[in-house]
Amino acid sequence: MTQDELKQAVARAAIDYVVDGEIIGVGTGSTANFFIDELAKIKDRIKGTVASSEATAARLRGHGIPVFDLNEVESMAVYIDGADEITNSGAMIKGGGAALTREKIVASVAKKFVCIADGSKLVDTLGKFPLPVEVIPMARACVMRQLAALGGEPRLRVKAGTQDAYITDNGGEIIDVVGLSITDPVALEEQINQIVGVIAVGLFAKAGANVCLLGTGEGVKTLTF
Ligand SMILES: O=C[C@H](O)[C@H](O)[C@H](O)COP(=O)(O)O
Repeated sequence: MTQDELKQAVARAAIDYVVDGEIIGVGTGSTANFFIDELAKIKDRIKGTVASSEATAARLRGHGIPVFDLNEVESMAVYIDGADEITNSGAMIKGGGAALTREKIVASVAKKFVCIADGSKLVDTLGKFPLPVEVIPMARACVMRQLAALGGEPRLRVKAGTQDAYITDNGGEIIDVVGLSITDPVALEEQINQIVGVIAVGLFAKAGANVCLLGTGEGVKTLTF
């Protein structure tokens, strides 16, 4: 199976976690996009969604799926999203698509986080994928110095084909930290959260996934944490 076929398989499997009549939190990225396309087929069963990015909101609306502002929503049964890396204990790196802050916010309201990922995302130790950190633009340089002191190599994410900083849906910039071996994800998440100027770090460890639907050549495996 191709990587896209594995992503489609987990997106289909995630429909079993959709709760009828409820609001569903929806992630961002290529795997989440497959999920949105599956969700469209059963859209009449749900009340609506909360989106973790402008891109996801546009895709949901394109399918005629209602998108609520998070401020109008008190509870959410489930949040369904991809990951860049996930461990056997449900800790994740996210933010390859720059949506980490809204993803973390929406996920924090949901009762359950269901991660959908192809098998290549499962790792023993997080950090081979560069760790995204969203920052307030004026704090970019001082945050980069503090991230370097943690042992990684911070790089400013730029818009493809330019030298200009990539700007997120929140007006922030993204620093990708290369070369970390994250043996204690909860501690590192707390440490980076303490740096003034950081909006959010793409480590989802303190509140990681509750379930991971992992696409493999032998079918979709369900990991629970
Ligand atoms: O910001 C983007 C998100 O965290 C994505 O969930 C993550 O990058 C995985 O994306 P994909 O499903 O495209 O591999």
